[in-house]
Amino acid sequence: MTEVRPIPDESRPLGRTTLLNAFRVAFSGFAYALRTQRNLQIHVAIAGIVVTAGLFFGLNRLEWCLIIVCIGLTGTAELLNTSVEVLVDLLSPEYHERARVAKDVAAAAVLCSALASAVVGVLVFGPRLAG
Ligand SMILES: Nc1ncnc2c1ncn2[C@@H]1O[C@H](COP(=O)(O)OP(=O)(O)OP(=O)(O)O)[C@@H](O)[C@H]1O
Repeated sequence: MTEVRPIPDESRPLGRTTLLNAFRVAFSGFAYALRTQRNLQIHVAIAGIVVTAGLFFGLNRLEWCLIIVCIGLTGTAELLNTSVEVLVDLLSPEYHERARVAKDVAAAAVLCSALASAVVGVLVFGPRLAG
């Protein structure tokens, strides 16, 4: 007979163990995406280069805010894209038009954030590299 587990009380505030577990699963998800997604590896490498360049050029507070938001936004889009890909592969391993749209739209979200980040990068570093 299948064991029936009690449903967790979701109204209960997060205790220490639960909070730690939330971080643990999040890091595990990030590690999976980093291990399997070449695009995320490229994003992380570019983020490292941008942060190094920022330190070299001595960005001001506002510029750092923009750079950090762009890195976070692009990384988040890539992680959600990975999540959509895994879900679509699970739910629709066969070709399906709506599966295609789901994956393409998720990929478009990555493109959108990457383009916005590229524009910010040009605006922040362009004048310094030119001058
Ligand atoms: N089940 C499916 N049904 C219809 N089209 C699909 C399906 N799976 C993938 N596709 C199409 O193929 C494209 C590439 O899908 P894939 O899963 O290889 O993603 P990817 O963008 O190459 O991801 P990765 O970063 O893992 O290489 C999708 O954007 C979509 O257009």
